[in-house]
Amino acid sequence: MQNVIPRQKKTVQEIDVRGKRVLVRADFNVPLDEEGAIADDTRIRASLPTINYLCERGARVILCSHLDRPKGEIVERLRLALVANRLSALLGRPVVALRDCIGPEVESAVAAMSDGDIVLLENLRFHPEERADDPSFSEKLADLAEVYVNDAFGASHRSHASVVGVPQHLPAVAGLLLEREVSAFTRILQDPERPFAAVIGGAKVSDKLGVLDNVISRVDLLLIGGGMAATFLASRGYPTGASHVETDRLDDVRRVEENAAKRGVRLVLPRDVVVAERPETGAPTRVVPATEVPDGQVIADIGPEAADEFSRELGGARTVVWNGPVGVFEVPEFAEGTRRVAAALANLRGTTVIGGGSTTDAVQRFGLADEMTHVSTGGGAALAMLAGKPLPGFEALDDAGTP
Ligand SMILES: Nc1ncnc2c1ncn2[C@@H]1O[C@H](COP(=O)(O)OP(=O)(O)OP(=O)(O)O)[C@@H](O)[C@H]1O
Ligand SMILES: O=C(O)[C@H](O)COP(=O)(O)O
Repeated sequence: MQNVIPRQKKTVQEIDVRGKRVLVRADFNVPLDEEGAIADDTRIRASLPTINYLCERGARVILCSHLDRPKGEIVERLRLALVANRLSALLGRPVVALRDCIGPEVESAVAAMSDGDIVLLENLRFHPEERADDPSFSEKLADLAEVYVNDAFGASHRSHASVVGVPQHLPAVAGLLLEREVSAFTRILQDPERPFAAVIGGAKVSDKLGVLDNVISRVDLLLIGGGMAATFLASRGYPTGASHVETDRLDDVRRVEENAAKRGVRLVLPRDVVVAERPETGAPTRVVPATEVPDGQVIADIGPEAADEFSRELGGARTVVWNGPVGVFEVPEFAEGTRRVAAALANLRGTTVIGGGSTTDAVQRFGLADEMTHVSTGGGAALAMLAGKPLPGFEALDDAGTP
């Protein structure tokens, strides 16, 4: 198979793994519900192709991941045994959960593995050395294996020990998920079929400035929604009621607008918006022109005319990247704009790439994830790619062609 990764990193398909101990960094950072059960196993499912690939070729698979943000100490409800159980059910193979990620017990469990066996190390963030990228911790993890595979796209923007430290000690290659994610983003950013449109929403401009600056130099059309629309509207001098305007970002927003004008990029703001006193369930709502947001009201969604316009504009695109819901989609009263954008992308005959945790969540809630070309498993990592930043975890891997 052709290596589709730009900058040509070596992939798991280019190495011999039979009989070898292979340490796979996965991103099993799944959301948990109030009872501590897995609320969404998308990230676990996304790791299956690489794990199956390795097992079928007789590797001894040593999986590792973080879960949530324990501060370098054991938190019982964040043990990875629950991930091991789900993974085992999905794979139809045993997955042995270990009680630590380094140390003598782990070493003997790994030494006892046979070809095709799978173990899952304990939550890496129970050790403070993981986030500190501690060299001796990396070495101990690396000592468990003969090959390192990074399949944790969602964590590859983190310079943590298991992401950037371990690959310094072992032959280090990309897993199938990492390869697919990096290719999807790189392909649309470097060589999109045109017209190329971006929909950028979400709560705040400040979270997305890097993305706005990067996409403006690549797209033909930029549609702005979400809470950040208020800052754009304020920068054009319109009243925004009680919406959160990032006054320290007005100059940045003007720069984005100027760049769009300079490059001939059409930047479209919602022409009408749904407003309420608070973006909460049961709050009385009104649709108003985006230029006339009343005092005391916040913008909580794009309005129906804006949704029509966004859908029409997106219908003419051949490539669309979407990051950030265009309204408070978690509340049914303010979900319609986001649902309309998702539907427009689902109907598109072209390439659609969805990046960002909430955006992915929205597309899944509307049952439209399967209609998209690529739905990313990454939050911060997807933002980094869209902002054109290198992913440290990807850069740390061996270049393709190296022996
Ligand atoms: N008009 C609005 N006012 C306030 N918040 C909004 C508005 N529109 C959308 N949001 C909120 O923005 C949040 C998502 O924005 P964010 O930028 O974090 O998306 P993402 O990049 O897809 O997700 P993540 O950061 O989880 O990876 C949602 O919780 C949504 O409710
Ligand atoms: O959920 C994510 O985006 C990744 O798993 C990274 O998690 P972190 O933001 O806690 O590093």
